[in-house]
Amino acid sequence: MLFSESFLSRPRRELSPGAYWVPDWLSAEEQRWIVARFHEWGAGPVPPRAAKIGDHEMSVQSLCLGWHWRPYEYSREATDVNGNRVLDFPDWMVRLGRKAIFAATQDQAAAERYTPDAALVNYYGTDAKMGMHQDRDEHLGDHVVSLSIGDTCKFRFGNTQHRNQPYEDIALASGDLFVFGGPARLAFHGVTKILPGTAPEDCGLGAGRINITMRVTGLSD
Ligand SMILES: O=C(O)CCC(=O)C(=O)O
Ligand SMILES: [Fe+2]
Repeated sequence: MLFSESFLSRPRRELSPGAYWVPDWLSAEEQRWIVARFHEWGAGPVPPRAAKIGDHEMSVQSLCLGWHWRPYEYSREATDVNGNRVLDFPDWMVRLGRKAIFAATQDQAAAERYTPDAALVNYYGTDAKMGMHQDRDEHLGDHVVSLSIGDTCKFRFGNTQHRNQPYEDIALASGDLFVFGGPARLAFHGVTKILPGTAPEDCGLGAGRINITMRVTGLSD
């Protein structure tokens, strides 16, 4: 719609100290470009897979860049998939991560310092979810940068103590940026629902949802 007022209802917001939501951060063109990269990564050395937590298969399909994540550690090789080394972390994604930190925090020094070295790329089909968890396999406390493309999801962002209330449910839509760090770095969070058919036509993804989280592992070879 021309001159839509939607930005008024979805302003940039700090949910709790250190947790920032920036709606409509990626343009449609940027989203389509990232979706094209997503398809290339999927044809790469390590195919997307549902990670196993004990005997339980997660409902999201995920692949990794830079470092491979499996519950609950990082390695260069995807030892629980096919043993291949994962793709390098792309330079453009470091630049995008820095832009994201600035957009969220307005802290130029923090943005310039930010050097993510691992990304988890998750694909959610319409029935996929992600249970409440902390991102705690990184050895440094740098921010996590999260990008969403495709169908809107219900994202639950909670507290650092446990999975239960208090938490807040927000609708993360295609193009939205979410950043958490500082006092919110170890907050429990999860995806409770995908809202099928909500992906905008011009985002490049017909169905389902892609989420990319960039992280700083603190690891070296
Ligand atoms: O899909 C999301 O928005 C969250 C993903 C997430 O929490 C994770 O990959 O650790
Ligand atoms: Fe997470």
